Amino acid sequence: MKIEVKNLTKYFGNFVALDNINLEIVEGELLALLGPSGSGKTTLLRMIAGLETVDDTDKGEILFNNIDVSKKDIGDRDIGFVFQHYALFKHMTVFENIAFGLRVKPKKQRLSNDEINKKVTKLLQLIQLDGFANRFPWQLSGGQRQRVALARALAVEPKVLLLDEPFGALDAKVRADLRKWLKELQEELGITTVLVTHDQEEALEVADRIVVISKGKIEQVGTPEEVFHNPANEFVINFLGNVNLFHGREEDGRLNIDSSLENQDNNSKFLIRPHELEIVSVNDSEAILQAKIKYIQLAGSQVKVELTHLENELKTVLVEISHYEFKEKNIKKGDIVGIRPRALRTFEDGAGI
Ligand SMILES: Nc1ncnc2c1ncn2[C@@H]1O[C@H](COP(=O)(O)OP(=O)(O)OP(=O)(O)O)[C@@H](O)[C@H]1O
Repeated sequence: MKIEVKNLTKYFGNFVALDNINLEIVEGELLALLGPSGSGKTTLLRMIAGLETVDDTDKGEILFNNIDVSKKDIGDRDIGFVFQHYALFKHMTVFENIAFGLRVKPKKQRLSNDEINKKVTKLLQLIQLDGFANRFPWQLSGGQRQRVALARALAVEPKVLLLDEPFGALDAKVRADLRKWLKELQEELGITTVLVTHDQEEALEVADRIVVISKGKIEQVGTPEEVFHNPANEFVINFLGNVNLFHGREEDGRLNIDSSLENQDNNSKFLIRPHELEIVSVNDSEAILQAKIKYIQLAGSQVKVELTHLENELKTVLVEISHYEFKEKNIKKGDIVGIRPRALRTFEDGAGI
């Protein structure tokens, strides 16, 4: 199913929750709506679902395969929905939870008991919970419950799958496992999927494309690689990870730091990610500033080094290097070193990254 959102503006009273959203969701893709709390992600998802309507005071339309569904009820949109909080029926077994949508279908469309049994058994295999059919939700872990919720949504063979922070309530390790699993499952089924998340890592890892939203507006739409490596603006680069802000001027591909340019135009603003900085010797001719090493965090896949500017102790710089490079350079807390950017790029609006 292809979904198009055209010129969509949603008001809650005088408050503009969505501001002229234009978006095309391609058949079979996994699209992540990523943004901070209150940016409008859930509102957009609920409008696609039909849980929130396009009222007379609102503007725009939502099309499913070129047909306007703006006024259609959730029941007529052929969607499956999974929320953050497990919405399983407590008094029903795993099997009955998954079978629920099939059993409540009108008699004419309803499958026979045999067919329902076959279908639920297949879904249990798909979510890797065969053998759990007769358990009750309280006998499952959080991750297992969310897999059952997903199977329940898939049972009625929806054309679109809408996921609102489905792993939000789970711990980091379970989340990481489940998102890998979801990605594989979604690719296998080829079902058009929209995932709401405020977790950058989650969006970068599972999505085919990411829509970055802030204050009801789309800031950028692109593949994970595009939004991470070619952010459209300052909001996107800041939202997608740590970033260092420097002020200065670029001359012959080299950045000359000049803190007197703070509060000036965007041309003096350079945003550089921690992994795009290098630690060099204090008198390296390509160093853009001198700094003192304040803190070294060795745990994790990269070594995180926090430094303070030598000229202004209140200013910190974050650098991420590999463990190999860290050992090779033999740096320690308290060392005075130079900082050199590995590359310089500029935004369309003038700010450099
Ligand atoms: N029914 C409503 N009535 C009034 N305001 C609403 C309603 N629903 C949402 N809002 C407001 O619209 C804005 C967007 O909310 P929304 O839930 O879409 O944000 P979100 O990006 O999903 O945030 P979160 O990550 O915190 O869930 C918020 O400021 C919220 O307070």
